[in-house]
Amino acid sequence: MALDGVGFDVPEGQIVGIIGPNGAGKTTLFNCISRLYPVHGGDILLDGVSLLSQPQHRIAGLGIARTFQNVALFDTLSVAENIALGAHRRLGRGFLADALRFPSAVRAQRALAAEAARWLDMLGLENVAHRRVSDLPFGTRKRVELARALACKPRLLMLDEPVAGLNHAEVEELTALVRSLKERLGLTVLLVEHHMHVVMSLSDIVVALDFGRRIAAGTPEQVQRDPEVIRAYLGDQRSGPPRDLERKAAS
Ligand SMILES: Nc1ncnc2c1ncn2[C@@H]1O[C@H](COP(=O)(O)OP(=O)(O)OP(=O)(O)O)[C@@H](O)[C@H]1O
Repeated sequence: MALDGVGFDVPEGQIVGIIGPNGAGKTTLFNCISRLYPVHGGDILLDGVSLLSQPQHRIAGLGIARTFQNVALFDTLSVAENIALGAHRRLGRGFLADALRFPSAVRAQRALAAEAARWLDMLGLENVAHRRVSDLPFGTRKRVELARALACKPRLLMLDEPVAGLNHAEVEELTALVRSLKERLGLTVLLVEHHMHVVMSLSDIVVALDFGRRIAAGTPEQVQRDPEVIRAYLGDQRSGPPRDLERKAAS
C-alpha cells in the first residue's frame, strides 16, 4: 500500500511541506491529488468537494495546478506561449470561435497575451519570452513551469521538488521567489521537497511521511524535533538524513 490513511489539511494562504525519505509516498500523494493514480479508499476534498467524484480532466478546472520534478513543458513552443497555455483554461474560447476569429476570440487572444506578459514580468522571464523552451537552461525552465502553473490562478498550487537539479544560487533565488509570490498573491501551496532548508524555511506546516504513513505533522520546528522523523531519516540508507535532522539526532 503506497499511502495508508494519510490525512492532513492545507489551510488557505499557507504552504504545507511534505517530507519523507525516498519511497515514503510523496509523489504518489501528488499523483493521487492530481488524479493521475486511482485512489482505492478515503477522500480528497477541495472546499468540501470530493476530487474523487470528478473526472481527471476537470482537476485543473477546479483550480489545482502543479509543477513536475523533471519539468513538463511544451518544448517546441516559446516561453510566452507556454505561459499563455496556463491561462487558456480561464480566458480561452472554443476551438471554432478561435479558428473563425470571432471578435470574442480576438479579445480572448489579447487577454491571453496580456496575462502571459504579466507572469513573464512577475517571474523575471521577459528577456526569454520568445525563446523556445527547449533552448533554455533547466533553472529557467523550472521558472517557466511555475509561471504556467500560476497563470491558471490556482486555488491550490502543487510544487513537486521545485529546487531539484538547481545550483546553490538558483535554489536561493527560487526559494525567495516562492516566498514573495505567496505573500503577494496569497497562494495556497502543497510542496514536496527533499531540500530540508527550503522546506523548513518556506512551510507554515510540515507533514512527514514514511512507508506511506503520516508519522508527524506540525510547525517546521516541531517536525524537525520529532523522534519518529529523525528515526525515519537516520534509518534511510538511500538518501541519508538531512543535515539539520542529523545534527539534532547527534545532540
Ligand atoms: N507506479 C508504481 N507502481 C508500483 N509501485 C510504485 C509506483 N510508484 C511508486 N511506487 C512505490 O510506492 C512507494 C512510494 O513511492 P513514491 O515515488 O511516491 O515515493 P517518494 O516519497 O515520492 O520517493 P522519492 O523521494 O524517491 O521521489 C515506493 O515504495 C515506490 O516504489
